[in-house]
Amino acid sequence: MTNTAGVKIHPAVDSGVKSGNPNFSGGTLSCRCASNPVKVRVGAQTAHNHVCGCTKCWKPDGATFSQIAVVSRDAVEVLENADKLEVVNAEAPIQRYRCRDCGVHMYGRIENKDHPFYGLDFVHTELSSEDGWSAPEFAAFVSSIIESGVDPSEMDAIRSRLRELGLEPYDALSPPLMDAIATHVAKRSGALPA
Ligand SMILES: N[C@@H](CCC(=O)N[C@@H](CS)C(=O)NCC(=O)O)C(=O)O
Ligand SMILES: [Zn+2]
Ligand SMILES: [Zn+2]
Repeated sequence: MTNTAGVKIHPAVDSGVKSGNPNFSGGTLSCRCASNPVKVRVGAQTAHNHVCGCTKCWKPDGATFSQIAVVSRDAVEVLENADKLEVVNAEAPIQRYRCRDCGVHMYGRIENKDHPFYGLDFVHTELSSEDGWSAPEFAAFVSSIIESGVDPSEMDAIRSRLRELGLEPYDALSPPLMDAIATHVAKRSGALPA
């Protein structure tokens, strides 16, 4: 048995994954600025919440993973201090809008209409004080944490801890999401009927 004591994933899951509330219908995300925080309304329950180990997703200080979910872009509206938002990398498939003062990512948007996830925005629901957001379901891009400096020798304990939490580790996205991407590509190429 691998010893998982002391393994940190993300503050939202380190003491156990909290269930979501299926009747929850949204809330407001705030950045970490003490004055003039950016506020973003997410007017719907999120889906496909997960922890992500990639180097691109925003992580709170000390976290090994980010926690990120999707929601329809129509449900996302910047309420306050929009002038503080900047795009992290305009060339990336996901354009992540961060607060230029505190660095927190407020939402990520896909502008390419051919992208399999076009129409969905990416949000970190831990930035809201409301309870009931959909619970994380799996761990994505787990091997990528090494790119942020995690020692490869720690990977066994980290994957064991993720399994203990019920967050099955994958080195890309979960199989249903990978299948959805492949289906989109096959329909576009004609390999499957559109
Ligand atoms: N190994 C790479 C993986 C990056 C990656 O592919 N991230 C995924 C999960 S968020 C993605 O969809 N990225 C699209 C983007 O960053 O726009 C890293 O850690 O930087
Ligand atoms: Zn801020
Ligand atoms: Zn990521």
